[in-house]
Amino acid sequence: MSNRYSEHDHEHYERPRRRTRPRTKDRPSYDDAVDARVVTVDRGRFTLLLDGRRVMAMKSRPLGRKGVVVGDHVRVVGDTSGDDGSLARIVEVVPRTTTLRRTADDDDPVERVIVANADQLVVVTALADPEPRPRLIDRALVAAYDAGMTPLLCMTKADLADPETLLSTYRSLGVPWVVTKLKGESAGDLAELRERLKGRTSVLVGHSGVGKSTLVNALVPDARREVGIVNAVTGRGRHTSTSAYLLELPDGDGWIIDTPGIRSFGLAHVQPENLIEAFPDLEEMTEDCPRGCTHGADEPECGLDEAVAAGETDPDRVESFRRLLAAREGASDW
Ligand SMILES: Nc1nc2c(ncn2[C@@H]2O[C@H](COP(=O)(O)OP(=O)(O)OP(=O)(O)O)[C@@H](O)[C@H]2O)c(=O)[nH]1
Ligand SMILES: [Zn+2]
Repeated sequence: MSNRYSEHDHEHYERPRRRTRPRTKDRPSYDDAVDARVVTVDRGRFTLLLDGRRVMAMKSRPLGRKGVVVGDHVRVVGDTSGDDGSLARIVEVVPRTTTLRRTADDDDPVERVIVANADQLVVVTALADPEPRPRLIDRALVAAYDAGMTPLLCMTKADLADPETLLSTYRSLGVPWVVTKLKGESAGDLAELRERLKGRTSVLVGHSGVGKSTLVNALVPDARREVGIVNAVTGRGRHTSTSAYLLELPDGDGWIIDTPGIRSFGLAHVQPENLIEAFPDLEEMTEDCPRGCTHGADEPECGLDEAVAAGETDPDRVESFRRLLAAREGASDW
C-alpha cells in the first residue's frame, strides 16, 4: 500500500493538509465499480453490456497499456447509464479464463490477444462454394487447442456437398462437428448447432464466403440490427463491422463472438508442448522423448513413432497430430 491515497489511510482524510490538487480525483478506490462484458472495440472506445444495457466506455489511466478485448469481463465506474454521449470508465479487467491469440506478423509486429474468455472455437467452413481449405481448418484447430478451447467444426452449405470427405480428415483427431444448411430442402435447422453453443462462449472464425454471416444472423435474429446500432454510435457504416463482436444467443443460451475482421491466424507463438497437451493419449507416449523433441515426423527418437510401431496407437491419429504441428508454420492468411 505505497499509494499515497490508499483507502486504508484514514488519517490522511482526517487531518487537513495543504494540497495542490483535489486528492480524490485519481484515487483508485473501486468499491462502487460494477461488472460488465466487452461487446466490441473500436478505436479505443469499448461497447459494454451491463445489466442488459449497451454502455460506451474507455480505459481508465490505472490500466495503463493493459489490453481490453472482446469477451473480457471488466469492472466499470462513472456514467454507466448508457445514455447518448455518456462514457463509463473501465478500471479493472477480471482475470481471463482463455485467450485466443495471434502472432505478430508483417502487418502488425505485436502478438495480440484477439478474444478473451471464450471456451469454444467454431471453425466455419463451407462444404462447397468455396471449397473447404483443410490447411486453414488445421491452423484454426491449432489456435483452438493452444488456447485451451474446444474446437467445433461447423460445415455449412450441406445442401451442396456431402461432409464425408472432409470429415474423414478430422475423424481421427476426434474433432466435434456439425453440419448446417441454410438453403434448399429442410434448410435452417440449427438445433444441433444451438445445442453445441448452449451455455458457452463460442468464437466463430471462417474465411470469406463460407456463410458465417448467414449463420450468425440465423442464430441471433437481431444481430444485424445490433451491430448496426453500435456502428451508428461509433461512426462506422451501418451493417459492417471489422472488429470482433459479442452477441448473446436468444433465451440466454450462450454467447457467440463473430470475427469479421480476422483474416489471419499467425501461429508462430504456439509451442509443440501446448499442442500435445490437447491430446492426452498422445502426450502420454511422449514421456520418454529426448529433450526438446517437437514430436514432428522428422524427429529421430520420438515416442510417437515407437507407439505406432508397437501398435499402441492409431497411426492416423499420430499423422493428423503431426499435420497440425506442421500447420503452425508458413503463411498466416485465412
Ligand atoms: N447453398 C447455400 N448457400 C449458402 C448457405 N449459407 C449461406 N449461403 C450463401 O453463401 C454466400 C456467402 O454467405 P455469407 O454469409 O455472406 O458468407 P460470409 O462467410 O459471412 O462471408 P463474408 O461476408 O465475405 O465474410 C451467400 O450468397 C449466402 O446466401 C447454405 O447453407 N447453402
Ligand atoms: Zn517426441
